[in-house]
Amino acid sequence: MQVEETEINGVVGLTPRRFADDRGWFSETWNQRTLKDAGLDIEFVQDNHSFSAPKHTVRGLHYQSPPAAQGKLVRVLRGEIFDVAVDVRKSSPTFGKWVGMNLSADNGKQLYIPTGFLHGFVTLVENTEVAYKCTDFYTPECDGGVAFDDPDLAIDWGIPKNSAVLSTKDAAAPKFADFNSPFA
Ligand SMILES: Cc1cn([C@H]2C[C@H](O)[C@@H](COP(=O)(O)OP(=O)(O)O[C@H]3O[C@H](C)C(=O)[C@H](O)[C@H]3O)O2)c(=O)[nH]c1=O
Repeated sequence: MQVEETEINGVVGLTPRRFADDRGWFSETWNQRTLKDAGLDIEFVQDNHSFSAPKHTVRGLHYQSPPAAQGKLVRVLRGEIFDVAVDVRKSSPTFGKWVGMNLSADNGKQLYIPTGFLHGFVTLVENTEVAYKCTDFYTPECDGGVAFDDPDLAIDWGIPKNSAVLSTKDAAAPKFADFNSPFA
């Protein structure tokens, strides 16, 4: 498995090996021992799968606060996304900074995002399916969000202005300036 550090400590790209033959390919998309050998000793408890029909669907920026903070291992089953993590660990030297990575069914890349981050993605093609493993259970009372297009975060989503397809919740998400991070 290839491990790709990013500019933010703790957020890493992972590309599992694909064994190709005349039929196609095989890949271990998640192996707890392989991740532990790569220094990622993580216990996942929930798998999520979302389907986004429109191109430029944005899901995020979301987090769950402690005691239900979630680490996520994100991958794309169909289509392509630009996956974004924003560091909101108050003690982090990269607090408020973001990193993004193109994940697609073709490149097989995954992004590991530890607890203490806002997470969101934009789909780059129609009918995109995203699957991600979480380190804690869905806990609505701990669920929170920040506006994906917040000017202080200044995330470059790579899509035309006003083209994002959002949920009602995400369209009304608070600004980063009004966000009080629950992460140390
Ligand atoms: C996240 C989640 C949602 N739900 C229910 C709650 C809603 O009735 C429905 C849709 O939820 P939501 O609109 O929050 O789904 P997304 O906009 O895809 O949210 C996700 O998007 C970004 C990318 C994330 O990283 C989070 O995992 C998550 O916030 O599924 C559940 O039953 N369990 C869950 O774990």
